[in-house]
Amino acid sequence: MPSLEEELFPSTPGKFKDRGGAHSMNRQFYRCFASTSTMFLWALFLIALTASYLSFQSFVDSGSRYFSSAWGGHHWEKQVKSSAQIHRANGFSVLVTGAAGFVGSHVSLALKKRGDGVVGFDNFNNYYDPLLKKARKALLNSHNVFIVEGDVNDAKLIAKLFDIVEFTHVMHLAAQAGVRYAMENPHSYVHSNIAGLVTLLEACKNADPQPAIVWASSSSVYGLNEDVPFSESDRTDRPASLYAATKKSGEAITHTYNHIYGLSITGLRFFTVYGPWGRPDMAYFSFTKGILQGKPITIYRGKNRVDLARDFTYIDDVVKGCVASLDTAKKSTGSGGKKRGPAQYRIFNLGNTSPVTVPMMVGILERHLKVKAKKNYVDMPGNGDVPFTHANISLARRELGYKPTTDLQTGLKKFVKWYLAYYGHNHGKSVKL
Ligand SMILES: O=C(O)[C@H]1O[C@H](OP(=O)(O)OP(=O)(O)OC[C@H]2O[C@@H](n3ccc(=O)[nH]c3=O)[C@H](O)[C@@H]2O)[C@H](O)[C@@H](O)[C@@H]1O
Repeated sequence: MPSLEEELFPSTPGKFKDRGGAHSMNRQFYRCFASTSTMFLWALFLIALTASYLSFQSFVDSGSRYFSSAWGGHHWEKQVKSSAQIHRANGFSVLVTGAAGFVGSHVSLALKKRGDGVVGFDNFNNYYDPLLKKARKALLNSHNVFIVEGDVNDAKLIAKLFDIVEFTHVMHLAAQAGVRYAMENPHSYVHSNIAGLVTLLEACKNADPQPAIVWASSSSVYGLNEDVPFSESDRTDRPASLYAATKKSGEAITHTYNHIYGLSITGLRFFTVYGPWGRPDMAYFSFTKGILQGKPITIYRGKNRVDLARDFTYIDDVVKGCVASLDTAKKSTGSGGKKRGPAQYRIFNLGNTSPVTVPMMVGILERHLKVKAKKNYVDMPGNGDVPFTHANISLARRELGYKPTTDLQTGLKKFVKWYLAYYGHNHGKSVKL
């Protein structure tokens, strides 16, 4: 026999069963409230329920941190401040979001090594192996870069960081990456790349002084554009994936914050960045794992069996472009949410300018790994992919002194060396990516 409480408040709404129909329910209700003592007990029960609900709410409000990560407190603040400490003349104090990510970890390290203050920020989500993110974190920690664990949608946490540190720059690299995954989990793209971006920009706009912002857009914004190489002034209004659409939205959103609040903004369109400590979801990385495990890899082909091609760009080149963007960024002109004059707004391609087909990339991997791949060619599914990318980098060359120097052959050699050192020579068989 279920208790009264269970009858009236089934723990799982979907499991609620009407035993005996409406009439028997009415009878039970009548019996329940028939005596004053029962009513008194009920009143007590409801008061207790309301009180526990309210205290639960205040627990939630006192910091969404309890659901994501622990932050705050003297020790935590000390770690943030110490990480933000500048150790060179005219150095920067940079908040790097996505610091446990591929590009974020490399940029954080480069900045720290030259004496800038760096505070990392990352939510360590499980889009790909969080252990790899933890390993990057350990590497950064060993160089005295502290990573705050949190989500860019956590306005209170970000405001707190701006309270503690006067950031001169924000390097915003936190994002939901990956072109094809957008069909599986569209909302994660809106959450990170749009809502999270706005939350961060709100904090930057309110800061006094406002930081200059450099952030990661993507080559995917060129979408169905067929004019090659892709120039910054080309059309970007025909995205082929939701991922691309959120990055394009980011460009529009950052423009608005630049226009209204005087935030200095630089958007970087990255072209298929690869290298050591890379992202396991990307083709060169997952192919390496597949080849070593003797598993077939799937190579997409475009219309009329044309090979797909990418302007693969080596991580060290991209890091130089990121750092040069920070170095050349002008100050934001607003303060405390008010614009005081026009501010810098820039967009740059950071590519390699020499596209390589995917089968050629696989050939390079085979040579470095000394293993033949089992190749499965399939027609490119309609999943947001574009057939090729090719960057025109003259603008970045002129304004940033950006000059990529690593070709795919050399870059993949370095990647394979790292991969084998990191995952061991057991062909990655015991490694879950
Ligand atoms: O340039 C960019 O902006 C984007 O570069 C990459 O996107 P993508 O170029 O699609 O990189 P991969 O996922 O590594 O794919 C590279 C190529 O391999 C192909 N591929 C991928 C996966 C697979 O199983 N087989 C296969 O042939 C893809 O069609 C594509 O042509 C990143 O994943 C994005 O986050 C980034 O924004």
